[in-house]
Amino acid sequence: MSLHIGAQAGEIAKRVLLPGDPLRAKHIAENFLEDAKCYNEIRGAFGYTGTYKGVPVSVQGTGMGIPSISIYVTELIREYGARKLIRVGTCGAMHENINLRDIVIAQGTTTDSSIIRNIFGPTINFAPLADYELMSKAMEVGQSLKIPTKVGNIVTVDRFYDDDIDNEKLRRYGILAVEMETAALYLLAAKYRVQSLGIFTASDHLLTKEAVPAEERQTNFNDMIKIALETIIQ
Ligand SMILES: Nc1nc(Cl)c2ncn([C@@H]3O[C@H](CO)[C@@H](O)[C@H]3O)c2n1
Repeated sequence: MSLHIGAQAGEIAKRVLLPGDPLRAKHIAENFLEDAKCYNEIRGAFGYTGTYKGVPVSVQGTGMGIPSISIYVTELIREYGARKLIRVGTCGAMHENINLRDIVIAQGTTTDSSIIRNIFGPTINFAPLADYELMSKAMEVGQSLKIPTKVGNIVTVDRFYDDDIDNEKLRRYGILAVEMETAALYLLAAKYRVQSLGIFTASDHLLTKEAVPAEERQTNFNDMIKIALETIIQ
């Protein structure tokens, strides 16, 4: 057992999907994995291990924000040997090239978090990037399934409610979407030399102010899960 995950050694696969919402972890386990067994309920951060096309895959709810995902990702890697981690979540579209319901793949991450400065100091702005093999596979799967996927730089923010951020400047520099976890996933993957990817459904649009109705979010979400699973089992 690790401090925040109640699994025994060997109960978690080296391939792990990471939704923020623990109920999404339950949905993925129940609808996409065979013989899924729950290995964690501590703090409601549900975690399950099953198989997809015969390959062991786990799914772990990470909660919202960099501090929370950093706890789970660090313990999954250090204590349970996770080696391929794919965050599957929602994002807010910020760019005119992104449509509501598009699937966005984070090629790299920009962030207002202090995590990079805390590690590298004030002069080195380390760039947390996607694993190229996972990213290119996810793009290929999206194309083969005819699911519109967009790839580029995204911003990971610490505050959902932020009256000061200059979204227009970020958009001008090509930031496609906003979310709250992926920069930490990519930074930790680089630290521990494992593979990671962030893939999201655009559930809100900051330019058009549209939002996907709650009842429709599941459909988009399922497309993204298909891409993530086909990618992670390679
Ligand atoms: N800042 C922010 N903004 C928008 Cl428009 C979002 N849309 C989805 N998320 C994700 O959903 C949760 C917040 O609702 C976070 O986990 C975050 O990653 C968003 N986070």
